[in-house]
Amino acid sequence: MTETAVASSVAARAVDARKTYGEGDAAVHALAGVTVDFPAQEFTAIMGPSGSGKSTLMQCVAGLDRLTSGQAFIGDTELSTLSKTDLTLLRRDRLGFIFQQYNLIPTLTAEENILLPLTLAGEDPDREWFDQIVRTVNLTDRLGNLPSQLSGGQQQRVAVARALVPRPDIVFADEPTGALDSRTGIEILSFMRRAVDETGQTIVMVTHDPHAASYSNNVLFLADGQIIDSMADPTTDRVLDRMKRFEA
Ligand SMILES: Nc1ncnc2c1ncn2[C@@H]1O[C@H](COP(=O)(O)OP(=O)(O)OP(=O)(O)O)[C@@H](O)[C@H]1O
Repeated sequence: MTETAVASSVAARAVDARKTYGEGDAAVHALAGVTVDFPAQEFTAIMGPSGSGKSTLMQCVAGLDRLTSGQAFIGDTELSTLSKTDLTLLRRDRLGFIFQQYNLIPTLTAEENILLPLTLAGEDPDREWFDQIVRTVNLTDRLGNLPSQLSGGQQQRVAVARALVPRPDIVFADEPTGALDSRTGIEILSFMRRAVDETGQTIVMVTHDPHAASYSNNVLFLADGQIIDSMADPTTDRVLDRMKRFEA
């Protein structure tokens, strides 16, 4: 019983995850043995210096890249056991993605972009949920616009809505506010926070920004491909302070 309860509260995990690029003297150990649980219905931030392995960890746990050794799980599914096709289907059906570059389809309207994951999966949208998300990200009167007719902040709001509308098990976000001005960034982060608090969404976000990290429940700090620390209930100041100590 207890084991089941524990297992079901973990949305994703890595176990002794290693990723090596290149060979011999040229080998880079982007992940050097990472073991971590990403709790369901929580917002986890991954921080660390440039090159510390943040994106690699996210990409391997999200099934966008394969580990050299160790295991990555989405729920109870170990990703290395899946064929390429099953991995693609798992990403499509169970995961949502938000990247720094919005990756919208230029020839589709905002509404069509938001609904694309469901369209590809041949599923009908839950209209009430769609409307609620579109209202929350303040896009109701922009749904007919093409990406080129939207500001950067609006485009990222489309990308956030696209990630959340299918109610994925986990949303993976890589520097989601990196290209936005700080006010728009705060809007996006507040919305992500609300998605966790109000709808039980699970979010894993890579960021360099201590303020962005302060929206999370827990920050993981990476250095040289390993998790060297974590911080629950972070504030911007505490994260900044922790970062300064790494650099010292
Ligand atoms: N495809 C690749 N081929 C070779 N080396 C790679 C590749 N991808 C990443 N690396 C190396 O792996 C290490 C970790 O990279 P990663 O992108 O995960 O770091 P990061 O913490 O996300 O960095 P940043 O904050 O700069 O985006 C780096 O040393 C990087 O140069």
